[in-house]
Amino acid sequence: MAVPPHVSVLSTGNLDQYCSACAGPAPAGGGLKRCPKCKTVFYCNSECQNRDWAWHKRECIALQKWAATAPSAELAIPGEAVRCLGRILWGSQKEGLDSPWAQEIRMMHSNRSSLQPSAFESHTHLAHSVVRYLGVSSPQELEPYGLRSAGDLVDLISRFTTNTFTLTEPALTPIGICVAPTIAFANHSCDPNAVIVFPRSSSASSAKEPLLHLIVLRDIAAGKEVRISYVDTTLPKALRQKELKEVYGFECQCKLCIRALPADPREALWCPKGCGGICPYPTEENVLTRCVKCNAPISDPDAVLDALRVGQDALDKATMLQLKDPAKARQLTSNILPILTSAGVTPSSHPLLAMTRLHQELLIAALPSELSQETLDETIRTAAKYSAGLQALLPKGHPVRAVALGELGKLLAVDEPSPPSGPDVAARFPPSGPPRLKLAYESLVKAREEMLVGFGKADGGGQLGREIRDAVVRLEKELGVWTAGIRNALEDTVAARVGSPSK
Ligand SMILES: C[S@@+](CC[C@H](N)C(=O)[O-])C[C@H]1O[C@@H](n2cnc3c(N)ncnc32)[C@H](O)[C@@H]1O
Repeated sequence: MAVPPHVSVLSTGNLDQYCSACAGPAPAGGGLKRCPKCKTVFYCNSECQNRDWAWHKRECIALQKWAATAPSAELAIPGEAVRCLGRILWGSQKEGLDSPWAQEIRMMHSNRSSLQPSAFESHTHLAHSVVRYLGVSSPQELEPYGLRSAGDLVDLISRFTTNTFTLTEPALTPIGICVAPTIAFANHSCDPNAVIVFPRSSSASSAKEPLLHLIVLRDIAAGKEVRISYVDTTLPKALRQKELKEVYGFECQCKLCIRALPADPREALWCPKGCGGICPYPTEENVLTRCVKCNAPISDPDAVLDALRVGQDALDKATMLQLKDPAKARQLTSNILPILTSAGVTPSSHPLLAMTRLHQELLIAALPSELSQETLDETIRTAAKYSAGLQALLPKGHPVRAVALGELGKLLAVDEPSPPSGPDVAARFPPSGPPRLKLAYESLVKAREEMLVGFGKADGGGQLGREIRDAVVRLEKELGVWTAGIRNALEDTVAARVGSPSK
């Protein structure tokens, strides 16, 4: 099922990187074209600009006024939530307050009556910003937008917060937010049977993008509910529950939340005896923990608790530093990853999995400027660990798992800057030469299979699935050349032997 969102906006940092109409990236070789009036939004071309004009017309004036009264250059553009709410309110007027469009927005679920205290402040702040953005000075002036009181505005903000989807690139990088009332009917499960993706199809022209796809991951029996996940399901239960309570106002009762597992792979240590089993994390209340398979106890639970505390702290810091000071963030992840690993934390566990992913992102960002064999190999090892961690948590075909496998395959396919040699080379990971290409090929083939599930088979796994298919074809040719080269060399050797006079 694919639907265009009622409204979508880019996050502020992405406004000059993606088109504000179709959400496509800046075309290669030529930049995006900026709106000459507000100088804030950008488009692929005049077609996208014309298409968006009905939405941007009033936004354009509001953006100019906002910038003129902003206290500093950093605050010259309102945040994505304010801009999205602006589009919803102007859109309701444009389409008509009684139009199906506006009614569908009003029908979205509101949690106003059960608002968490933690949400009051952010909702009030957002309400003030929206009022400033619309340029209204009294509650009466909100009436033309269908809001009869300040309470109605709070209600709209609650509906907006509860029903917003993250707008992503085909490879799942978040680039903004959107509101799609029909899909917002889907309830949550931490073990979802469906996902939301933006795969960008080849058949639909960019005039129809962005298109939100609801993809079913497994067969759903008639009468059973389609459920998506509102939170990152690789996180441990306590973190998932916290976010679900704070943002969506409910306590999750899905099977992953209520069924007591002997050990959750999101919070597990390897068996200290190395039997291959796992042990649940120790806690402050219950430090004694044993392998669920062989019953061996963890010898130093306090050291594990310390490592987990240090790991979470470093993850928070490195995430904050990721954009501002990536070198420092990478130093942090490089230092802390071995601490978590040597404490026995499994690759699928928190915060190791999240930190491995961050480390991979930091390494990939640095690769173009420091493409050495050492950095490339470290990036591949990190990508392999991240992918292995995800495979223990997410079902086959989950888009997050498929993208991670694709990343690993692409990294393995990068030309080696200085392939290692020596006696121990065969035992190293990642391998070098043809075995590396073979592994790249296998990873990309698996990634493509999973993308056909997670991003939809009908369209070849979306833009990413098509890119991976092309990479597979290129590698097939390359491997064919290698294989042919080896076969020719072998044939030459045999021919030389046969041809040489016997002694
Ligand atoms: C995006 S709406 C989902 C659709 C909503 N149930 C409706 O009827 O319109 C999100 C809200 O639905 C409710 N909800 C979604 N999943 C839930 C679940 N697993 N358990 C309890 N409430 C849930 C919560 O109130 C949440 O804030």
